[in-house]
Amino acid sequence: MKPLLNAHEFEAALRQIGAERYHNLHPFHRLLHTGKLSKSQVQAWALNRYYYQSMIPVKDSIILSRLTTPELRREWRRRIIDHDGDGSEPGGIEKWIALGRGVGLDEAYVVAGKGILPATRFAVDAYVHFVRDRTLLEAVASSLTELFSPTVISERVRGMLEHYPFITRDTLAYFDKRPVQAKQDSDFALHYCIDNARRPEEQEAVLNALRFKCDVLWAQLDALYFSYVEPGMVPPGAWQPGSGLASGEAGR
Ligand SMILES: O=C(O)c1cc(C(=O)O)c2c(n1)C(=O)C(=O)c1cc(C(=O)O)[nH]c1-2
Repeated sequence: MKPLLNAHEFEAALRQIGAERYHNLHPFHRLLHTGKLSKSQVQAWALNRYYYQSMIPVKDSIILSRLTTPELRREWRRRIIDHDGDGSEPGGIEKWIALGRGVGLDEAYVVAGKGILPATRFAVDAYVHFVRDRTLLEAVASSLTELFSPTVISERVRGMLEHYPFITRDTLAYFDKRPVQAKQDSDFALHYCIDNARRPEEQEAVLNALRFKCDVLWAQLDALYFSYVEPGMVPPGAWQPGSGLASGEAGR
């Protein structure tokens, strides 16, 4: 039987998982952030990642429905507003659509989600099902990858602005607010997990939920790499470079 970790040890174990498994380490991100991808490959990333973005408020709505106090629901509701907007300011989903347009994709094509890779759909749907089917503690814990996202986001924004002539600050506006939102969200989730994982097996379940979520992120980048970098095996029905582009945009 594993011993119960104190709060400090437990947090260190969570951060160790990020250090070993977070998607900043994935070869596709290395290429994206260092300017090694073609415009088509960046389009493939934007198109597929839209599906992740679009399902985040769905998974947060499931978690919201499982929370039993007004304080917890208030906290979690903010995540949904961050992505959906409140009717006055655009939310994250609208900004991701703008990112897709900014890299030359046709908006209707992006929103329809038809050309996404099967593995993107399977990974993202697995995340939604996870928060529905597992304990509330595991559902909350699965969002803890956001502990590590501020670093990868700043690296991405800096790298993409530096290396790709077709990328502007406006195109990447989605990321402007994310580091602050992610810190607020992950601070809350971390303290929730520390307070509510009181037995060794609950701590292990939290650690496994974070490992699972790292796999969800990693698998999406594996799919992009195999389909659009090498060996370049695009599954039937998935987006082909040069298609789904905004009018006036030449394929590259
Ligand atoms: O750009 C990134 O690398 C990145 C990573 C993650 C993450 O670690 O799950 C999220 C986001 N972005 C993000 O924008 C976002 O809204 C988000 C929500 C969640 C979540 O699990 O609830 N993760 C992430």
